[in-house]
Amino acid sequence: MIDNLPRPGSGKTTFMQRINSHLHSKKSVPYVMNLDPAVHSVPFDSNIDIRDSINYKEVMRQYNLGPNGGILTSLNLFATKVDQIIALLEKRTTPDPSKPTAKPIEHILVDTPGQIEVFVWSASGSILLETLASSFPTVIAYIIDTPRASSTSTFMSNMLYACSILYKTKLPMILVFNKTDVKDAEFAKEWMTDFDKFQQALREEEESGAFGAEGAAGGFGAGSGYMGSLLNSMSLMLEEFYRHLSVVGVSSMTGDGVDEFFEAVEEKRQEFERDYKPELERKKKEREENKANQREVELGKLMKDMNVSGSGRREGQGPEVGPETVSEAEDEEEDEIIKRGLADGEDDSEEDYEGPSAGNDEGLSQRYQQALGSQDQPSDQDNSFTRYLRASGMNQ
Ligand SMILES: Nc1nc2c(ncn2[C@@H]2O[C@H](COP(=O)(O)OP(=O)(O)OP(=O)(O)O)[C@@H](O)[C@H]2O)c(=O)[nH]1
Repeated sequence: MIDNLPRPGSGKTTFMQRINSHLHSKKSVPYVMNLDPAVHSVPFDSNIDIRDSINYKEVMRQYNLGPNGGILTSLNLFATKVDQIIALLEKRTTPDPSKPTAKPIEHILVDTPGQIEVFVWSASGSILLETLASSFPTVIAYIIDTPRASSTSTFMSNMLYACSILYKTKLPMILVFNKTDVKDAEFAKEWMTDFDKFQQALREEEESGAFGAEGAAGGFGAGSGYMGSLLNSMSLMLEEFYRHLSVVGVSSMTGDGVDEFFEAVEEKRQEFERDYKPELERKKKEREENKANQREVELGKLMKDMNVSGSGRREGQGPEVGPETVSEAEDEEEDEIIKRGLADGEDDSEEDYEGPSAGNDEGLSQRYQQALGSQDQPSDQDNSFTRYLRASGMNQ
């Protein structure tokens, strides 16, 4: 399983499209999951798409949330279905004796929300990642916009970000330096392996006053001396972190480096089996033993998350705030045609939805309870899950 974690504009969609078509050309058709509820359109098909069962705009409207709160709540609702999703994935990745010619899936590609902070630091993100990783070897691909990481400070901010994700997810990670057709990634590999080279680049930028910017534009804190010594000590601190990473240069545009990326995936898969799996299996066992308690714990985490993310909530307002962070929020017209709410087991029409009242924690809590509780129901009563089945062709 490859989880695609990028910074906005780094080329995540193009990269996904590239590795997807690469696997198709190798006759190893991947299983694709989209976890970004706010993405407008993607240029490839997903087998499971969060947007099939959860209407992000409707979530924002019903619970008076801003864009980030809407993404978080959509992910929370989706996370309540994680056991069913795992069952589905396990079925697709295991040989089926009744269909000896059908090839089981070898790769699962997971596309995460563009706002990676929301995914990585949320309870639902952790639940989804942990559960997926306790069932399949999982590798994180962190996509970096190479031309935009070519100054020492933008490079370092990318490294710190990746470092925080590595320590939060505790999963093997590949740094994908994308757009190598525009800027070669050799400089980054050198900076990660040779401290003197990074020092030299720092000195050169210091002399030209170019901190914080690509080229020589001069960024915030340029020439203060403080930045230089800060970056210096950070690069020393990060040496240990660099040792845990695989680094590849890729051009999603031309396909250059994609073979190396899959070699790194294989390397990390082996690392996963060796170093990560025992701990994850222990967690999985614990999870199964405590299944009853687990739901309460997860509900608690999801609710806590909503309180923490209170800044994303607004009183008595519609969903039209902050479109600069979620491109889909700009599309006002679509509001008019939203008919399918987020209710599981309910009719698609908004009027028929008898969910909790908008914008209160109690309502949301009830909604999560319902969603979590519905895992006890036979799956044919769960319309949202039926949509996954439909989308993935598994119910035929
Ligand atoms: N030259 C070059 N351009 C690329 C490459 N990969 C992506 N791009 C361009 O970078 C821009 C952003 O690419 P996307 O794939 O939309 O990036 P994203 O990370 O999904 O962007 P958001 O949707 O804003 O999060 C587009 O104009 C792409 O054509 C590459 O390898 N080389």
